[in-house]
Amino acid sequence: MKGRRKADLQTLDLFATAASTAATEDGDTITLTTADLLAALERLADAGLLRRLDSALAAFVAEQDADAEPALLIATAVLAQMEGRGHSCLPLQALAHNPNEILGWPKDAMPVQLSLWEQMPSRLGDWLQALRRSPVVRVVTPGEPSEDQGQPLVLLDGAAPLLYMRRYWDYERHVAAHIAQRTATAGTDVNEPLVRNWLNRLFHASADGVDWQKLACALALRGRLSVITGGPGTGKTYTAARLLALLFATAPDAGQLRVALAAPTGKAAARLKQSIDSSLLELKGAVGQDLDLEALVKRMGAARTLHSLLGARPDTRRFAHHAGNPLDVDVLIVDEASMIHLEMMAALLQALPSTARLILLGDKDQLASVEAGAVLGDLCRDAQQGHYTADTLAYAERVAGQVLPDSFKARAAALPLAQHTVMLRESRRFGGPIGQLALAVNAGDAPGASALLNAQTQSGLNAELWAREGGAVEAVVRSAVQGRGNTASYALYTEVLAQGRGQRFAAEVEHQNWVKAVLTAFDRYRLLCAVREGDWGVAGLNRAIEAQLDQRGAIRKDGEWYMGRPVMVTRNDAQLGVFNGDIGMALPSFADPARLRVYFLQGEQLHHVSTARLAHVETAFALTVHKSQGSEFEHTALVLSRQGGSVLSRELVYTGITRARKAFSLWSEVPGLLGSAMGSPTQRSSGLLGFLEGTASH
Ligand SMILES: Nc1ncnc2c1ncn2[C@@H]1O[C@H](COP(=O)(O)OP(=O)(O)OP(=O)(O)O)[C@@H](O)[C@H]1O
Repeated sequence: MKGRRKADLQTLDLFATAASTAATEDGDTITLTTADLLAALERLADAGLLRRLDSALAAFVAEQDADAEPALLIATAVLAQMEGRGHSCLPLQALAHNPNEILGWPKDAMPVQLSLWEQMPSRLGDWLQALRRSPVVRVVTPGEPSEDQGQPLVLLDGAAPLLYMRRYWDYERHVAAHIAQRTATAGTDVNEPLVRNWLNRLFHASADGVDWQKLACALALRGRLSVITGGPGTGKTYTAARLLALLFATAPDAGQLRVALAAPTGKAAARLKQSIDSSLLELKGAVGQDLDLEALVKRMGAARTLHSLLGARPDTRRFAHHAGNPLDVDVLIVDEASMIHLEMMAALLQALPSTARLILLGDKDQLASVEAGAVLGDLCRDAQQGHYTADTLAYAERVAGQVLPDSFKARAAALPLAQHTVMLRESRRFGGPIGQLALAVNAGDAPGASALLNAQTQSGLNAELWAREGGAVEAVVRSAVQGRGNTASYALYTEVLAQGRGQRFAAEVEHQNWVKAVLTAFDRYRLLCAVREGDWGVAGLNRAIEAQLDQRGAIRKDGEWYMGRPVMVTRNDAQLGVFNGDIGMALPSFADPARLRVYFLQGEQLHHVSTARLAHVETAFALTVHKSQGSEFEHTALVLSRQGGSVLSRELVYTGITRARKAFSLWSEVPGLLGSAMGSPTQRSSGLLGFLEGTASH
């Protein structure tokens, strides 16, 4: 594939069929017609530099606007391509002046890119004119009215102009408007003495430094949105549980307060519920008879996926809950918020009554969703520095007894949103090498990360961290099946699986216990890949592990479904009760051991579905890092492939490492992939903060 693309790129003449040339002082240039440019876009799609969808969108624009200029058509195709890479808009300044930064095409595509850009305007003003002139583009200048004629593209004109597909522009401005409304503190009345008293009961006096958790609870009371970010184990759910207790203790209508818990995946939702419940019950001593925590836990019910909370309907983007049919909640806690994409955030905010409190928990440094938007990352732009206003700082001192160092004061205009955002900084779980590695990766400290990995690897097979760069993929497979030292691997799963082979369980409960044991054993270890394709990708490793287990007699792979096949669900199916990201396993059923059913562990409960009804699943010995978000494993092995390209980012490596609880292994196809991934932090273009900056105060 790679070879083919190279050959194509070297011989690719984008304008081979261009009709006319005109003499200029600099030599001949081509006067492009719409047909020439559309043909060039098709060739770019042939060479894999654009998707078919991207060139098709440009062709659609050309159909709508017979006078469309080449600059409009290329901007449209690039915008579509960027949306596919997770951006919500196209920054036109960069497109005009630094196209290679925007396009992200491989080095060998440079001649093609240059030949294309020779035909494009050299000044940003000319690009903008080409867009402004077209009837397919709605030109919006902040603060001025603009007529909506259903144009498919939106140009947000101004100092840093952005081109949007209409849908994403709508989502962004709606999200921004909801956030602005939710973070307005005017008129919020907090019963300060009561809150201060309860905060002191819920948090022990902190020995040194700022108690960010206590601060987060205090700030959350001031508006209708609270953003609590932090790395793994920094106590996000611990804090959210205290915030709930605080709300119950201080809200005038506490008896009626309706609380809901949600997360983007079923697994993350189940973890949230478990963790909130246990954190709340731990508070019994602190609250005594004053709060009935058990009743509170019962009233909250189960945590749900966002899709199920909003009422997803098959084959439509619409949800049952929206502004006209809002959710019936007063407090909504959403965990793993980094996985929420722009469209989902817009749907969530619209469905939430304006009086309800939204508490977003997540790690801003994790990978954003595959879909467009990096909403949590955008919302947390100021989280590290705080940017708290004098008013916020005075409130924090009065109510939470927290005096923040000067470095957290707002320097210039501060976003109201920043006054509702707190970053938790101390990890309670990750003090050791895994935590240190995650910190080094986040800071882009490649020498530090390498030194740590080398020192740990040399200390033996049982070390918390271990790495191998270069070598054969067979070693990855062997390690997954046998383990390194005595760290977790699939060895335990195969052992427990074997205990049930050919067994006729006397009682259903025995069968259930065995099924739970297999699922739990399987969940202790996971291989995470950067890419899907190739020997070092998900597909290749799943095949290789199946073959290896088959050869060892641990599984008998005689078809697609076999006893012990682990699968990940890839599409929500509310009717079957399974959701994107759920992991299940094909095992003999109790009633008919000759039949396989797929078992899922949902909290403590087993749920099973017939294999025939599960159409959208993939084998799950190896997963992409993206799909692993919201899960943790005792031992996580991260596999970096040289085919990773721009997928190998700092956030990908950080997310992979932070999925590991006790042991982390790194397998790199060739040396250097970790360093280059760490040097590539992801930047997603978005106008969300621009919209919010309109609300900044000085
Ligand atoms: N202030 C604290 N004092 C004592 N223990 C704490 C404190 N904060 C958190 N913990 C403990 O640290 C552990 C991790 O906390 P928690 O699960 O809330 O972190 P998290 O940020 O939600 O983690 P994750 O990223 O895995 O969701 C829990 O066992 C929790 O009880």
